[in-house]
Amino acid sequence: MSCVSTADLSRYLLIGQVSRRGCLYAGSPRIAAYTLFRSIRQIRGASSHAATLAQVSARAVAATVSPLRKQLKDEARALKASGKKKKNKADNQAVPGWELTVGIEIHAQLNTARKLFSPAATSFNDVPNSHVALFDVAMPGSQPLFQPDTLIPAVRAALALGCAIQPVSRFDRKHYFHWDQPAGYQITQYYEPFARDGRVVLHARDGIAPADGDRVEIGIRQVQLEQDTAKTTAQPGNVHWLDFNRVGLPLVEIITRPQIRHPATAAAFVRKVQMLLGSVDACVSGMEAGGLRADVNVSVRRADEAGTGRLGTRTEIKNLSSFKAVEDAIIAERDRQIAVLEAGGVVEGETRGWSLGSTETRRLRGKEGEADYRYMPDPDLGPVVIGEDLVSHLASSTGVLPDAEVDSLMDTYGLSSKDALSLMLLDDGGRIQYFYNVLGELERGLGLAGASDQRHARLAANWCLHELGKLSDLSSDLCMTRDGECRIPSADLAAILSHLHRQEITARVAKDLLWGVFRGEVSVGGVAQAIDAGSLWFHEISEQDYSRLADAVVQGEDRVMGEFLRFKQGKVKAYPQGKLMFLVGKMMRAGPEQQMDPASAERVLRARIEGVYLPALVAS
Ligand SMILES: Nc1ncnc2c1ncn2[C@@H]1O[C@H](COP(=O)(O)OP(=O)(O)OP(=O)(O)O)[C@@H](O)[C@H]1O
Ligand SMILES: [Mg+2]
Ligand SMILES: [Mg+2]
Repeated sequence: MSCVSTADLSRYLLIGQVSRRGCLYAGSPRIAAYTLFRSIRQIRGASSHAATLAQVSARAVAATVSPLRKQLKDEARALKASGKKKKNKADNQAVPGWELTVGIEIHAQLNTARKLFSPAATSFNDVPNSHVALFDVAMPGSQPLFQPDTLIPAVRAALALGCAIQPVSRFDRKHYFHWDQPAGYQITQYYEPFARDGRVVLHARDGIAPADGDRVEIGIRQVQLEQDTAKTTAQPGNVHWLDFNRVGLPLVEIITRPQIRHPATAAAFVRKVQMLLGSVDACVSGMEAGGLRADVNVSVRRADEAGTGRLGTRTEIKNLSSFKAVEDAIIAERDRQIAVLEAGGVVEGETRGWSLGSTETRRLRGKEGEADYRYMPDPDLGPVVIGEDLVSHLASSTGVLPDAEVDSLMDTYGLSSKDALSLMLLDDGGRIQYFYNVLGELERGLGLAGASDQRHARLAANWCLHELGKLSDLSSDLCMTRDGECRIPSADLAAILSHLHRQEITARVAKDLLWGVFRGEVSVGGVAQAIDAGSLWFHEISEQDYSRLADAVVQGEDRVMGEFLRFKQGKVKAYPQGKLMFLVGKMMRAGPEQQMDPASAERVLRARIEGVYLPALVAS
């Protein structure tokens, strides 16, 4: 790459435009001039003009963020419209005659108050370019100031990944030139990272490919501290907006050994790392909120080369921002490489990109090697010394790790592993905390603490997961905090569930109340008043009324009754439960639903079939 003249560099820093092609970026896109101006003005004290621009851009940035769930829906719609059928991923984990190798690099934003080398505050979704120190934009004369607090979440993360913490580690400069990196190099820990030789154990319940068996262990080669880059938001007309709030945020880069053999296992690994980091409070947010990004390195070799110890040439797909993207991109890249090799070609070491919903990875550039990055120790930074006392203190004060928590949710409350894992993954750990809050309130209200029957806990889990999920397509609409509070106060959901558990209201009424709280129609703490005001208390109809309804709905259902008769006569093995529920549904529609319990309707109907209708059929 050609060197940058001082004139060009100053134009870049002060106007954000480059006159010479191939200097800062091969395509010479325009960088919105005000972005850099604004960051510089903000450093000196914000002007009102800058603030207005920042607000406009903040709104625009928010508008461009498309939540994963919406993207998935759009993708499904597009696929449906195209008439194509998607290959089942479960059947697409391996290609006969070929072996896949994947190594993953995960970049996770650490949960700290300050940037890695400046005292500027870390900020997320704040006004763009409002937390930028001179060092962050590489102002000449500014120097890095290591913020030792960063070590706390970093060491916690490395311990959760089973790593050995290194007593001495050092910072290196990794050079590459891009607008999102004002210094022209990133400070990282290439030669001497602060943590090495970890491992993550994945179980079948974590969603690994069946071919990996019940459990698979993935080695972590190293974990290093490094700076984040500025955030780029693409605008129409090849304009890019830059937010330097993100530049210099502390990241850990977690680098695995090339030991992953299946796409589903790769996605499960990233999911597990997100959970592990969340469980020790090391990470700001998960993939959906942009706090965690993954690069996957993919290579293939023929099955008969597996014993040689030589791996195929790797390509790297950068910046994947969902578990689904990890799995889909690996499948697509594996298939591309196999097609190249089967056609007699060679796989080139490349950096490639992936967009959600696509079926192919696309080439971005040739893969940079060690020589391209011109690594060198950073002369402005001394070594990082981590004492054994800090490590042992953090190791002993670490919370419950995810595997132990899933076991406890399954053993203590009887939750399925799927529900336990979903609760733990949602809202960056906020949903499971919400579940604990609701459960605590519910047990207090019902006087059930320590009860052996955990029906109420399963009820709470079901509602925290499924009923809350129905309120909105967007999990973000719930405004869940990591402390486990949201638009539905935990005490209000507990109040609704308490009445439901005691059968004082029906499930239908409970669901209506939940919507009422979500929309603000039921005031905070006002669940009981809302039930009073709507006369929604459950006054169940009598057994005779249920019987009368049962008698009415079986009229004209001779074919259905014939099925019960065939079961009774032993002509079919399975009880016709579906038919029974069909009749229960008819009863619920025919009667006053607010005063009926489907379980009572089912019980009475079943008894009448056994005791009255079938004997009458046999006799006739
Ligand atoms: N042949 C291969 N096939 C698949 N993965 C590989 C192969 N060789 C190495 N890897 C994986 O590639 C990753 C290399 O990451 P590392 O950070 O060391 O280098 P890099 O990708 O060149 O650096 P960066 O992307 O940070 O600039 C590791 O996860 C490693 O396991
Ligand atoms: Mg790397
Ligand atoms: Mg890499």
